[in-house]
Amino acid sequence: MISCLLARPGRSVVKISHDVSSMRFYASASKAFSTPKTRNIGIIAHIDAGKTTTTERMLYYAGVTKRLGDIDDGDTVMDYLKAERERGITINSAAITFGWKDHRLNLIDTPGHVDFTMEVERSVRVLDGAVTILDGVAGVEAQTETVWRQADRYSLPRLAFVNKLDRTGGAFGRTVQEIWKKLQARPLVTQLPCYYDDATRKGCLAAVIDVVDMKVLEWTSDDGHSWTATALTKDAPTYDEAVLARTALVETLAEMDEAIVDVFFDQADGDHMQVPAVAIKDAIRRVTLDNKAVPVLCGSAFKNIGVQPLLDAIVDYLPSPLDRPAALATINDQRTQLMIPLKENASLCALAFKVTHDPRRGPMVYVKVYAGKLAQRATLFNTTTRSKERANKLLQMYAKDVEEIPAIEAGNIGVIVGLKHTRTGDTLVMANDRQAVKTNLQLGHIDIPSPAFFAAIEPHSVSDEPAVEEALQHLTREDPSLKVWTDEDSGQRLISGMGELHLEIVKDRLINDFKCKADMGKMRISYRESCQADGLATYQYDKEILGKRARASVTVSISSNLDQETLDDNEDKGWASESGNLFKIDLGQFGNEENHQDGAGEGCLSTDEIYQAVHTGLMSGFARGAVLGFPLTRVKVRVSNLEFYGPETTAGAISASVSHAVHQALSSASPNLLEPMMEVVTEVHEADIGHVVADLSGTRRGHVLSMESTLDENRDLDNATEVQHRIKAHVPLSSMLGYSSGLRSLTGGSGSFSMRVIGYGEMGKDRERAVVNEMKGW
Ligand SMILES: Nc1nc2c(ncn2[C@@H]2O[C@H](COP(=O)(O)OP(=O)(O)OP(=O)(O)O)[C@@H](O)[C@H]2O)c(=O)[nH]1
Repeated sequence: MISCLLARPGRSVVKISHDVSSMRFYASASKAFSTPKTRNIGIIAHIDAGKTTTTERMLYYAGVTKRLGDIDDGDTVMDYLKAERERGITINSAAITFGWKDHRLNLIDTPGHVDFTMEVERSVRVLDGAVTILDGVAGVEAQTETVWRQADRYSLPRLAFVNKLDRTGGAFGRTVQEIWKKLQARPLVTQLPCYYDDATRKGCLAAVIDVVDMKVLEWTSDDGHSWTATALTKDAPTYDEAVLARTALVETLAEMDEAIVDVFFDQADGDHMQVPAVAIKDAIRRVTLDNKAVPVLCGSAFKNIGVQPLLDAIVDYLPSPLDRPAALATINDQRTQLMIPLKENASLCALAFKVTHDPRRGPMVYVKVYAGKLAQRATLFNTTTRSKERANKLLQMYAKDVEEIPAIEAGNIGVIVGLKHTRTGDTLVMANDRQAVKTNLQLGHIDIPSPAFFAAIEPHSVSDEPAVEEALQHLTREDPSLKVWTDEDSGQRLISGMGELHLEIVKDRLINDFKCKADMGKMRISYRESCQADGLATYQYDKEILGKRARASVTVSISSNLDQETLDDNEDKGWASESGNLFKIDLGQFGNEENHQDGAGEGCLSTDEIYQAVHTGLMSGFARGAVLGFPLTRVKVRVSNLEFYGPETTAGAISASVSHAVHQALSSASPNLLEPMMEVVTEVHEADIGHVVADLSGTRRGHVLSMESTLDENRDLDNATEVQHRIKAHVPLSSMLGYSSGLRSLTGGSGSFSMRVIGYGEMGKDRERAVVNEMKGW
């Protein structure tokens, strides 16, 4: 345990200026800061780690807000949706711009709950760096690992802030070890927590030691505005620990950075304490930008300790957009890859990464400009929807407040008002950029995970239907992980989402934000369907539409792919994969004259169009299983013997034939239901482990895969009760309903868990029958 006596006489105090008004940052900001002085930063972490509390402090110290927002009082700037304030959680990634030390910070506070992982994914891809907030008591929690991996995918340089060190059980050393062990990242300890040692306040967090500058940082006003940085003298009780930490920091940097080795020998005579702070900071910046290491800071956002140095570290260690690799785009329908270097005097290339609906302004599209300059009133072209759009107004966001700006430059994030059709994930270029329009330039799309739950949306009356429909359109445009469709049997409108909380929020927003008169039915699991045997069907399509006769015939064979043969196993034999299914379209006979009887197809449909029509039919066949109409997965389908007659046989007729043939083949192949299987990672104290394992493997029908303790040899025995055990299990989603409250009662509120869909498993005939009966209301 690090401790120090703060009341030491004769120390040299450096007073740091905290004039709030000088940091106020609104209208002039967008002009005053160049790209190298921009930081597009996300705050990512497990639920409740303190992301919003930390962000609120940042805004206060930067002068954006005049009072400290409090999660527990429901008055934060960042969590401004009613649903967020009521629940005390972040749902929407709020974006805010503010100034700090002559830099512009575009900050996005992301949600920590597993149901909103998509929201994190959307933000992470446009960020240049991230701050990971860790709960210093719980350490590296399960969802932190998930968001860390998301950030890994985009090679985002990161900082870690070990928060909540004011709480009993706060363990800085253990959390740093977990960064190494669980996140496989190299921690660079740049600060140490410092605790009171006197009788009345023993163990309370007093200050932070900066081991780079060798200073004690103390906060001297209740709101954390005033703070002092005092040189750490040799007689201070924490001096020796600070020397050890600085030595370790320089040694670690020397393993990764040659420049610091030169400074160490040439300027510091091989003495770790003589290495200038500025050289250490430069080395930290280099290894952080190269993703070789993660600087670690500490404090307590709630107690207003450590937030200003964290802001300094964002400026000092995280990248500007110019430090990041060029963005990757594709042209010619994703066949060719292209680099988009960040340049202002280049053709515009921007990505819409988020859409929200503002009742007054209409749709607000958040964009990151990767190249060029987006000017107000520009006529844009959306290469994803292939439509023209006009950017009526450009805004800079200060959470829910806004400032109108004339342009968004390359590397910056802003909001466009006036786009009618743009959705999350779309690429925007200038409408007069003929090359980009012609080649269909696209910045990579975001993978949307399969939805796990769905529910019926029931307007109170027929007259309420249009308003509900409009609200659903807004919601799905904002959030691509929501899907709305109509059940063919019941005619009900259904909506699916990532989890129970996700759909609960949709219901809340329909009623409270969009003022719709509607109910949401019971939440149900989004099953998948497959087959257990082989099936074969030849479908004859023969229809007269407006006096024209269209005829086609196609054969489909289907078999189960429960063994999950991969595309790699089959690719060389002409198989392709989509939505977890394998398919092969035998195009051989299309070129054969005798199959184009009566001259059909000749001059009407090209081979490409025929292939596309068959593909569309297959996808429509895959969308609806034969048991309850859930999408198909893990089937292997082959399409052959396509024949069609007469020029009246359109692509639509071919697609319909294929889709019907899939359905017929499936019906004869012993169709069955599959249920979503979850990988559940639960973290509990030692005392609760027995109940939690018994619950997972008994009542919840799970299969426990591993149990691992976060205990290590160097642990602090004082914190033994806080040692966590991590249980990994595979559990059917249907057994995980209400697990949050179940785990809370089993662990007295101390357990936490995260889960994700890992696939779909067979569920046994009895359970399948019960599900079918329930769904059909039998
Ligand atoms: N003791 C203590 N409590 C804290 C600290 N930081 C945050 N909290 C409390 O922890 C709880 C969660 O804080 P949030 O800031 O909402 O956490 P979050 O990570 O934004 O949570 P989500 O947005 O829901 O993922 C609140 O009750 C905060 O008051 C801290 O440094 N010390």
